[in-house]
Amino acid sequence: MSEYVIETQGLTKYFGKTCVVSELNLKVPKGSIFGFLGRNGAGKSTTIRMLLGLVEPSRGSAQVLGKDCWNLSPDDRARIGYLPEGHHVYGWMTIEECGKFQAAFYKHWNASIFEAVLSHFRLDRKGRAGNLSRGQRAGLCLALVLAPEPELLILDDPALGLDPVARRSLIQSMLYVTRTTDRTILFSSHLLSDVERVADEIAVLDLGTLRASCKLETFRQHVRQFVIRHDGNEPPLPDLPGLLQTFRTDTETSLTFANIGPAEIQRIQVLTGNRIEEVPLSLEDAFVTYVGERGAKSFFTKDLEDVK
Ligand SMILES: Nc1ncnc2c1ncn2[C@@H]1O[C@H](COP(=O)(O)OP(=O)(O)OP(=O)(O)O)[C@@H](O)[C@H]1O
Repeated sequence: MSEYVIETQGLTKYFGKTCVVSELNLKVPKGSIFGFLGRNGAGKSTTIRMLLGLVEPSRGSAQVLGKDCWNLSPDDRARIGYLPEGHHVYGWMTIEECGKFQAAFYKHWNASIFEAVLSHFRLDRKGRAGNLSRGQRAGLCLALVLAPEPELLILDDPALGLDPVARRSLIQSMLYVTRTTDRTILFSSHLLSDVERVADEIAVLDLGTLRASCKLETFRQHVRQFVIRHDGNEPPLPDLPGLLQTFRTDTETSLTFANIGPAEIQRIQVLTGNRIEEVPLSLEDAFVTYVGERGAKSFFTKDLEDVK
């Protein structure tokens, strides 16, 4: 099999006349924890559903575990664990019964993983699934999806509704799964501090278009913020290439760039008399600026898409 567990070529989806996923070329390396990022409505769930053969692509193709996503056999599907948004459960079953019911669908079922995740989330095996809180339901669903030990885990917004402790359990489970075996996780999330803790690769989808797909570190190295301190007389700044955002106060101007080079930094240093200082950006700050309101979108595609 290729070094990628997921590969898409020009994957596109229209709902009616609206294009919600456009010409997506995605590569998810085997063994990675891959964060799939994008604002609400960016097209993440639709992409995930196409990868699982649940929604038919309008154009393009995708291979999952080396197989065409639209023709996955039951055996192929058994190698993929999918945690959909919403965390649906059969409410009338006890947690124990949910486990037995799910286990019957799989050749392989690791009961100790199931138990360990339930314990992490402090779930009472005799309790009814229908009585669980949103976060507890997410824990049960996670236990159900991890126990078959799938080669590829696809988690659609798994942290939604989880408290900080439960989110940490989720992260630990994700790390455990990929650290002990050659397994891959693709997950979507809006909680970028979690993504920062766990992901080694990310893709950024914006209005259905891939704006970046690279190592987490690469993304952070390419989106940088500088602060210029001044005494109220703001230094003149020419049109700077890659400038994503400017924020001014009476004594500071902060500039955020994508792909700024050493020559441009030196130019600003000269213009500002060296009163420039780089400030570290969290993934959340970098992401918000990157997919923010500034219009020059073609610039992003050109410079950060498929950076490896
Ligand atoms: N079955 C459908 N019919 C019509 N439009 C749809 C359908 N499913 C999704 N959409 C639209 O496609 C766009 C992308 O939706 P999608 O659920 O893929 O986004 P998302 O990135 O997962 O968003 P979120 O982060 O809010 O979950 C949205 O504008 C949504 O309204």
